[in-house]
Amino acid sequence: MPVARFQAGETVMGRWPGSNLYYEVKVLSHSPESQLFTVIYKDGTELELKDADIKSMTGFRQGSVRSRSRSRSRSPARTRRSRSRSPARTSRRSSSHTTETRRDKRRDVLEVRLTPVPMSLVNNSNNEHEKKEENDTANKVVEVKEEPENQASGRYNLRRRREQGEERPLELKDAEPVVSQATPQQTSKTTDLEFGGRIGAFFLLLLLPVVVLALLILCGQKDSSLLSFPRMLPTLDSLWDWQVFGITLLWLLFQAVLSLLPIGKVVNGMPLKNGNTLKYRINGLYALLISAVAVGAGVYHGADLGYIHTHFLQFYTSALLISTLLSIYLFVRSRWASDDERAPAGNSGFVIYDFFMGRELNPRIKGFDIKFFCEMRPGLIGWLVFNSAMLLAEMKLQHLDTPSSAMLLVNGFQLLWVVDGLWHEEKLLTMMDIVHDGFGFMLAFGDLAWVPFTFTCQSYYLARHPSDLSVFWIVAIILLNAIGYYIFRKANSQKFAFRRNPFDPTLSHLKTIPTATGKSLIASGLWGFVRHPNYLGDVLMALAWSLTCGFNHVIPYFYLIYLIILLVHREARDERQCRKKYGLAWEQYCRAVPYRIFPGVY
Ligand SMILES: NC(=O)C1=CN([C@@H]2O[C@H](COP(=O)(O)OP(=O)(O)OC[C@H]3O[C@@H](n4cnc5c(N)ncnc54)[C@H](OP(=O)(O)O)[C@@H]3O)[C@@H](O)[C@H]2O)C=CC1
Ligand SMILES: CC(C)CCC[C@@H](C)[C@H]1CC=C2C3=C(CC[C@@]21C)[C@@]1(C)CC[C@H](O)C(C)(C)[C@@H]1CC3
Repeated sequence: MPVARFQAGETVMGRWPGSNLYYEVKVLSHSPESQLFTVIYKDGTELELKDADIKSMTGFRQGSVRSRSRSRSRSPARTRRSRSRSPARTSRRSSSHTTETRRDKRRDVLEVRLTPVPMSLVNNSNNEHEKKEENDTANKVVEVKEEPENQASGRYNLRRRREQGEERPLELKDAEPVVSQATPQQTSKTTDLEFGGRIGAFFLLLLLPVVVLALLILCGQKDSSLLSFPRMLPTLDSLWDWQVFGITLLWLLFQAVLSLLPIGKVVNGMPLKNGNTLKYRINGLYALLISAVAVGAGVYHGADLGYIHTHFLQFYTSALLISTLLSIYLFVRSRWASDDERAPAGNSGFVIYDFFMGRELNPRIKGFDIKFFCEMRPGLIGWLVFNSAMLLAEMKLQHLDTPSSAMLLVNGFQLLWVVDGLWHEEKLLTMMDIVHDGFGFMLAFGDLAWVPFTFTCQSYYLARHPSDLSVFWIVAIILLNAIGYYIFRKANSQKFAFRRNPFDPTLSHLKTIPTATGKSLIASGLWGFVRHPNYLGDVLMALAWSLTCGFNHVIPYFYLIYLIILLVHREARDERQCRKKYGLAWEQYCRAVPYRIFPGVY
């Protein structure tokens, strides 16, 4: 019979279920039958762990001493900040300090607090978490039952806590920070391939540009039915115009200059792998205002915005070429990017996949952040300029004195969406696209070509296709957009405010589920209705936009269809990351809030 590697009473490092985090634990016993060790965490949580999930203390010591002394010399404010971070983010922050050696850089040293996953939901009221009353029927939807044995996974066995009465939510715990070390999987090589892996990325690379071209061709012709797709493809000549290319370059340059203007505040982004943070200037709204004045002045002085409508295809091919060249540049320059600068998602070693996903996380030329710029500026603001051009084109083509109500609604709704995005520009810095995804073809093409040319599908369609909306439909569509916007904004703002300060008095009514990382999950209100209420709100708005075009063709519903596919896929990606990050607490949340995006859909 094999001898157990660790003896009862020994202090070792045990992996927290569902994560790569290791905590200090004491071995209580070992079962020769199941080959599992029963271990106890500092706070009294008992778990059964496999041999492979336990490491001896020796391997952790060096990092422990270094990291602790570093954390002591840190200012209290910095320490406080680090405590509210997810393990992934914390790992980036502390993994390798610029002054440390290369060898140290390769070792991810994490600082985490020892906190168990409590078995109940807690209320956020009075600035402290309280245990949820057991007979609270009003909040049944968020009630969480005790974890049945072996439910989490075959590898971990969460036992009943020995002293349930002592169970306290994690934010109030004052446990000594312990140091854990990432497992060897946490190297910079991407092993979990997304988007169908190499083959998927290859097909998307070819397919996406063609899809946009087909959409534009169908949208722009009189009969937009899918069956009337022209047999003759447009000639290369008709797709290219040097003047249009020049205007597109000028637009990009103009937006780049605006983004560099020393107006607006400068904020820190999320901590990177090496502990540094990048600075970002937040001046998107100013850029929008100045752009609006510049375009308005141009029109006043005789510039013909109708030119955009008549050359829409050529504008698209220019944007396609620029985004492809930009992706090639990004791919080449990423050869010199250090390990710290590489994106977790785009470094598989497969050229096509990495080209598509992007190898470098935040490519910058001096202080100019190319990804942040592309995400929020040329495409989003360009979209509004395109919408205005379509509005003028509609009046011209359909001989109207004023734009149709459908066109006004689309312009108004989308203006609201873009202004909202720029108003909350800073929040983008915490999103998956900035924190996790590299900047490669997907985002370069997405930001510069996909956004301005597919998000405009309703206004481009309406320019040629009259849509007579009755008062009933106008009211219904406005209501739908308002409800969607309310859900979208409230959910996003609530989450952002909660992440910034979980004890925010305005959020005290919310029920939350504490997690082992020091962060909690909101589990009531909108976040207790579905797991991604912000996605739901976005979809409702997209539906409202498409409905303005009536029911004659499916083409103006393209954005809605894209958004649903994107968000369903995004939800799955986020779900995987959260499961990894939060382990059992995430499973609790999923049981408490079973619907993903749409109520009734698991
Ligand atoms: N129109 C378009 O093309 C697109 C629009 N969007 C919109 O952008 C917005 C932001 O989307 P996105 O960044 O993808 O996703 P979310 O804003 O939904 O962010 C997901 C993250 O939120 C945190 N979280 C999840 N559940 C909870 C909870 N219950 N309580 C507290 N925190 C939670 C987790 O991060 P952590 O715990 O680490 O904080 C999770 O990783 C959405 O409104 C979406 O509709 C997005 C993509 C495309
Ligand atoms: C080419 C592909 C099929 C998909 C490309 C996807 C990208 C275009 C989008 C992925 C997520 C996005 C978001 C915004 C723009 C579009 C992309 C980049 C966003 C910044 C727009 C402004 C919003 O207010 C937002 C909520 C901040 C958006 C966040 C996601």
